[in-house]
Amino acid sequence: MDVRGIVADDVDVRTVSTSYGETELAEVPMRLETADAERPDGRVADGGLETERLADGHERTTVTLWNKWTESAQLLEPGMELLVTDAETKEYQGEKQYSTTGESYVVVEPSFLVNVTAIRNWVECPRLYYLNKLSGVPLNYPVVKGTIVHEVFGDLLRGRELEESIDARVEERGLQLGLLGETPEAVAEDVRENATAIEGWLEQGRLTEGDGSTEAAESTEQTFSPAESSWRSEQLLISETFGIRGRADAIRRGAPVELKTGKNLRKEPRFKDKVQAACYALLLEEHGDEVDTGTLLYTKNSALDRNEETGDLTPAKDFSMGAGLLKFVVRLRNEIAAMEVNGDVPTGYEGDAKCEYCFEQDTCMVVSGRLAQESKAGQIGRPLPDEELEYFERLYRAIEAERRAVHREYAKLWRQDAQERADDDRALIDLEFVEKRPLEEGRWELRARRTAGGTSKLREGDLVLASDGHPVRGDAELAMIERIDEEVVVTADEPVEVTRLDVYPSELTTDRLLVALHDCLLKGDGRRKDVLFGREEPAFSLPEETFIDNNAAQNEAVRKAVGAEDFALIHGPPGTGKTYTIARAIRAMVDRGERVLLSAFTNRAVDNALEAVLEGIGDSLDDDRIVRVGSESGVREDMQPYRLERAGDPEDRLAELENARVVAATTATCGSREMKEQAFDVALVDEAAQLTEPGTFAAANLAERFVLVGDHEQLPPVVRSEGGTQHGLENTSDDEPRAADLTESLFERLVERFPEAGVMLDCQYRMNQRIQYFASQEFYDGELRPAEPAVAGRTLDDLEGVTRDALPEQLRDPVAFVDVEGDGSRYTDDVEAARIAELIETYADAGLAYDDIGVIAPFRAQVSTISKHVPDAVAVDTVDRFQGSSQELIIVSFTATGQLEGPIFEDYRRINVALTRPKRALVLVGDSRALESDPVYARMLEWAQ
Ligand SMILES: Nc1ncnc2c1ncn2[C@@H]1O[C@H](COP(=O)(O)OP(=O)(O)OP(=O)(O)O)[C@@H](O)[C@H]1O
Repeated sequence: MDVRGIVADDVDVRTVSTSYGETELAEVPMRLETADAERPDGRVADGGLETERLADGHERTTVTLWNKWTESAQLLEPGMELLVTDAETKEYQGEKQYSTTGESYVVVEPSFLVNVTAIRNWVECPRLYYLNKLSGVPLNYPVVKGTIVHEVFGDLLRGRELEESIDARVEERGLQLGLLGETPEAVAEDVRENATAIEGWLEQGRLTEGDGSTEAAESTEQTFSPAESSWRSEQLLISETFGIRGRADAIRRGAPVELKTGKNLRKEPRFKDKVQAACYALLLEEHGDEVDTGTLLYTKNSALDRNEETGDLTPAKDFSMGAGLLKFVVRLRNEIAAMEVNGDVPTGYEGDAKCEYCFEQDTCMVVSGRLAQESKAGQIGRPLPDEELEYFERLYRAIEAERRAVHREYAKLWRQDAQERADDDRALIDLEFVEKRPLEEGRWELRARRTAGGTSKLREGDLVLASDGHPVRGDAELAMIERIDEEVVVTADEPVEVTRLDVYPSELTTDRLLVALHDCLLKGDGRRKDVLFGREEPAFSLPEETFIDNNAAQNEAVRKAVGAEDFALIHGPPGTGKTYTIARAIRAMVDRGERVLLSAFTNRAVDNALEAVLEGIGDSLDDDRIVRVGSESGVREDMQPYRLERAGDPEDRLAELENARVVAATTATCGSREMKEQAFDVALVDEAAQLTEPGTFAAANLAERFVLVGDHEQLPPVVRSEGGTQHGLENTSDDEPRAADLTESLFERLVERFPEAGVMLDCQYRMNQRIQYFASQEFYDGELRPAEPAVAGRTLDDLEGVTRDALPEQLRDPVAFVDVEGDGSRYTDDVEAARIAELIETYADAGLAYDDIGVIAPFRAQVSTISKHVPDAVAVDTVDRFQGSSQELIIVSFTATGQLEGPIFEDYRRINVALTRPKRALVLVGDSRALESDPVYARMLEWAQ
């Protein structure tokens, strides 16, 4: 049986004599998880809390770990989670106890998912693993070439022709190769050299592969078609038992095949390569396949000189995989999980690699020196100032907490059932598989029909896990959504019979935050850090020019943006012309000969700002000097002409990017390997109040100076580890302590620290005077005002065909409150939803079009309840989805009745966003008795009634 639970106390490891001689054992006091008491997901690493939370309904016992598993036992600390598979039970003094058997695996913190490549790095040197995490994968030729060889290998397995595959794959990497100064011919030649060995080996395999069936033999007669034989190309594998995940290069007859672009003249595969293959074997075993061999394919082996006689020239090396190796791999994995969960940093002493043979020795010493870390390689240089060290440490932990939140998302793939996933908007289930169609490049197009209605947050371009029923236990592939309406179309490497799509929990953002943090503190400019850490004041040399003549604050903002030597901050409340100001500032910068990076948190904001820039400077700059970097699905249709293609001739692609005077990309894309190679005079970042500090660095790191534009009185950065979406709440707070370090944006911190570096735009071009009043008083010290009389006086009457006279008296005012007693439930309210539906009909009768109406509700559950009552053309959503947009009429559903037990909009900033979306009319719907119990809502009522 499997035993799973929480370590309840210190672990005792000792040596005992048995009939086989001296052996080690460890006794682990544990609280077992009973079947119906699932461990809460929101656990933090620090243990103590956990044990208390689990005090109820859990059985206390002792689990004995024998022999080598005592190594993993040494890693255990109270509060950690432990899993022992195939344990045996015995009675001891009336207590049921457990111990490992010869079949057992011991898994420390099984919910922490360790990547196979991490295990491979770790076995080379634990410190190397850490360094890779900090600095990310660099853009260098060996890495890019290796990727292309792997892609070609996958293509060959899927039956694509060799030359066609090489040409296509080299072409796809045009931009990267351009940045590396490589020519397509030379790269193709290099890849060919590696791929020929693979092809030859596959050919050979074809002769012996036959599974006896004549059909199979016939189908492979013309071309080698492994897709129809016992091969499978790259596969994403996740193990819920071992807490490991990774992508195997290929699976042959159920066993892993790993490709290495190098040579190995020994008979045996390299140890670290074996470890990697063994990881995949474990993953495959969990899927029910018995795996006892692994194959390593060294692509350079056949390309060697004929006269090199000493070595073993065969590219493929098989090895048998014993239980000992598999257990060893799990112990390595346990070391990583324990270290990460404890927040420790490896020193290098954990392994026995020799520093003098290591290519990374210098980097290792510099990082150790600057971060004051103990390291086997030693240290060079002076440590960072204390405040920077403290900051690095704090943010590092916060980012790692985010990573664990991503892991919890993974765990939900198997902990929640299909319906729960669907209810959480994390999966589309019950699809009806329609067809699979092979694509030219050996991939597949898969179609499925939706049988249930409803909205989904899945979008075109999203990566998903497409499965035939279960994303982990079933046949599953990483797939890309091509189209999603009543029918879903995805593309994938393998022809999975799709009946379910799950959101793919990606660690990419987390990885990039860490790299941005590292780059800012360890590679960053000294002066910048002096200002960021308050040792120096930001400097300005303001131009005397007038940039905008009808709005003093906007003009001042452009002057600061242009004249900032370090940074400038533009605080833009709703509708105050942030985008307009950004466009003017960029124009002024370009006029001064500067190269500008335009960035924002979302693609939508990047496209909006770019559109304004194009309108503003289209005449003074050729179109080809403005480039939008992003994926095809991320970039808005009308901005596609400016989008930089990645594929193509390396020189052309490089020239396009390097000649661009304005480059626009999201901050996430700024962290990509290609963008990290770029340098700018200035980075202008919109939506900066929604970005975490490292998220902002991703853009700011690329430029000499930066300008942040945002509003810290609207939504703060969204952080996963802060909570989740349980109970239909938009954002519940949970006691994860470290999220706070990410929820304050750099924008907010700097505005508070250096108010003189900022300008607040104070004239708004959106709302009727009456509507803006409350937000101005509550959130902007009464300083926000309508830009023009025409704005102040706007009403629904201005719209064609609408007469306010047709409305009941109460709704004629631009701001109205409708009192509803509600049905008393917490997250949804049918009575309120029905009332909102009536209101919408009333406005429609007065001539207002449905698509001029928006409804905002605090909880997703209420959003779907309201959606059922109102016409499709009415936009109904949560505040988060409404940020950045506006509507003629906005109806806000407060969904709170009786007592206010918890936060309605959780954070007053959400109220600000909700109340500042309308241009001409705002209706608040809620229970006045409940709202009166909170001072802010009480003031709101007074204003609205
Ligand atoms: N100085 C100005 N003179 C004339 N019109 C302006 C000026 N500044 C902004 N506007 C107009 O006001 C409207 C709102 O401006 P913009 O879209 O730039 O606001 P924003 O602050 O980006 O909005 P949001 O709060 O939605 O992000 C636009 O129609 C814009 O053309």
